Amino acid sequence: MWRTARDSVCLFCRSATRPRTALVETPQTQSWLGLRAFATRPHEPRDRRPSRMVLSDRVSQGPRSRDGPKPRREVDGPWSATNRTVANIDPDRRRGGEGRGRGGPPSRGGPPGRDRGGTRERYLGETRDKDATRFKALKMQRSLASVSYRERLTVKNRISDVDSFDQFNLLPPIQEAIQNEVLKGMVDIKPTPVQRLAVPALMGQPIGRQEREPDPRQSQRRAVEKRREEFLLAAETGSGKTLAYLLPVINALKEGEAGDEAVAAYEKRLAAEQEHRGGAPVSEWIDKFEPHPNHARPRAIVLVPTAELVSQVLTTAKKISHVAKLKVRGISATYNPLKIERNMYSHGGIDMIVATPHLLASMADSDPNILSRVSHLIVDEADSLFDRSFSAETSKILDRATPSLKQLILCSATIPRHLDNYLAAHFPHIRRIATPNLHAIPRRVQLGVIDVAKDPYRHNKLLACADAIWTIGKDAAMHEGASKDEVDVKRIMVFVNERETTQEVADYLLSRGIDAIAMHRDTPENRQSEMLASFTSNAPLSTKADGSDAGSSPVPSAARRLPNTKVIVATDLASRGIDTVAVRHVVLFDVPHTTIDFIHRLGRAGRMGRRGRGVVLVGKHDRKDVVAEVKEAMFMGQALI
Ligand SMILES: Nc1ncnc2c1ncn2[C@@H]1O[C@H](COP(=O)(O)OP(=O)(O)OP(=O)(O)O)[C@@H](O)[C@H]1O
Repeated sequence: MWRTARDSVCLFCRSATRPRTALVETPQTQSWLGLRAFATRPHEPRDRRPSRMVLSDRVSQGPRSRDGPKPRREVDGPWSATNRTVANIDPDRRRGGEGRGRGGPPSRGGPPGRDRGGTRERYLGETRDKDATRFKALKMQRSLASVSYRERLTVKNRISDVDSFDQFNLLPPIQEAIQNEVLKGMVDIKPTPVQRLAVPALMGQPIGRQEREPDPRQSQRRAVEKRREEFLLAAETGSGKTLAYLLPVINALKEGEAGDEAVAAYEKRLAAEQEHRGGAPVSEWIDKFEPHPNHARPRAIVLVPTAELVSQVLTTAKKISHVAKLKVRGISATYNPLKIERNMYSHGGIDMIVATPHLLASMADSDPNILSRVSHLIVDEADSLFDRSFSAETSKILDRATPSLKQLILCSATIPRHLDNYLAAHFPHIRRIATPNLHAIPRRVQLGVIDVAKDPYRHNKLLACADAIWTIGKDAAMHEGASKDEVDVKRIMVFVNERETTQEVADYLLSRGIDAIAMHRDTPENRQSEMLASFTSNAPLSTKADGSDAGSSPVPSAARRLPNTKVIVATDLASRGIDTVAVRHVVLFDVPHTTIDFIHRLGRAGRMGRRGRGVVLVGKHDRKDVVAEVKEAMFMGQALI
């Protein structure tokens, strides 16, 4: 009778769309009651954020048990006051006592001397502010409190009691690759928190909560349901998640190689053929009659959302596989078709593929065997890859790989509620490995705010952005070993919300003497990869302080030049996961739409324990309160939920 269908008309705004819980006028209500229905709640604002953009605060917990008690339904309606078991008292009034409620009598119980000349109002304002902060802080704490004390203790112990990669039971070539290739030149190499948790877990060693003795009936059911192991790795940006999954997966591939019967039989036949041919090349024979069992059938797949990430993850994977003697190849839209075919169908087989979902899914459509031997599937940046734009392809790959799959690993720095719910529905037994600082921007990253509505910018955001970059650039520094007339090159990332704005901002910055490039699909590839390479390399970069070594600079010759900065202007997706270790400064040209975007954008600076600084430009129509909350949460080191 109290219909809440979408096509109804709201009594408050008379619009077709309606607030979720407001009661609405329907023919039935009119005929039955003979009067018009009225809403029981104030109208909710229409621009509510979609829940898919909201970070989950229960990442480390599994879904609620199906057998557990059902949550009480909220009673709401004209008869909601009846049959209550709890008094419906406004908590504000109950707590504050007299004078706390709005419009209440003047306080007699307040602190002495505070009830005259507006001081009391200020005092009340302050306490309310403090309450609000405490409320938010409490809300944030809830995600920690709901992880049991026992679990937190074990997680904490696990994080602190492993202080070397040698303590993981990785094969010797993989240990060697860590020291001599991946983290080469670093002193005092230690696994990061997520690596301490994830590497042993993915290798089948116990971590975290010691499971209670399982109910035999339940474990029987689980054994049937659970055909593979599923993991969620959730840890802050720049915390080393790539190595956390690559090390155990490559280790498993190498271990599996020895016991692979198909490969062993193939090697035997190959040796016989070689002997038969008396040392003549056998490649033709291989191609025609006896392709390797791994020929175009990788055993592990890493899915990432962008071509830039394909090449980044591939570089790290190759460093390990080169020592471990495994074949890892990449597939992305930036490769020409010939290269893709060569990579996929190289004789001798492939062990691991790093790819974007669209390309791999379309290849699997034409050759379903491609995914027939996959034992490990990693979905990096899982919140993007299970989002609308990628989920069809990602799910298709997952479905095709399922028969042979042993481990599914999802990995992300942010777990929005939509992903959390999706996991609870589709992967109820997934093991959640979440680090304690998840969803928090590290305190070593600071955030400055520029109000562009004020003087001297007067709503000129472009000018404010250029000014911010000039200020950063002017603070010239020199690294050790640089000559006296040289300065360090500062690498700055500017983030905008819309792809179309990237070029506009980059062009303006160029006109103001700043070496900037927009990262979008029309940017010349060589210039883009050259710029990106300088952002992802840790090596110090210097230039002549007077700009005399500008060479073929894109900055117009008439412009006053800022010689020691390089700027990339990008949207969030273009930079997801990119390991911009050299970046210390991020400018948020637009206020990000969600806290998820805040985390990823500011996460390009201050990676792996480095310090960083963000500057956000706030205009007249931007949510200053959101920016203030993010800034405060960053200062407090709290999660942005
Ligand atoms: N144990 C370690 N010690 C020092 N540096 C490390 C360690 N593990 C990884 N790194 C380095 O840390 C940097 C960031 O790692 P990575 O790109 O894997 O982060 P991430 O967690 O995937 O970040 P994002 O969420 O932004 O994708 C890389 O340059 C990597 O080489």
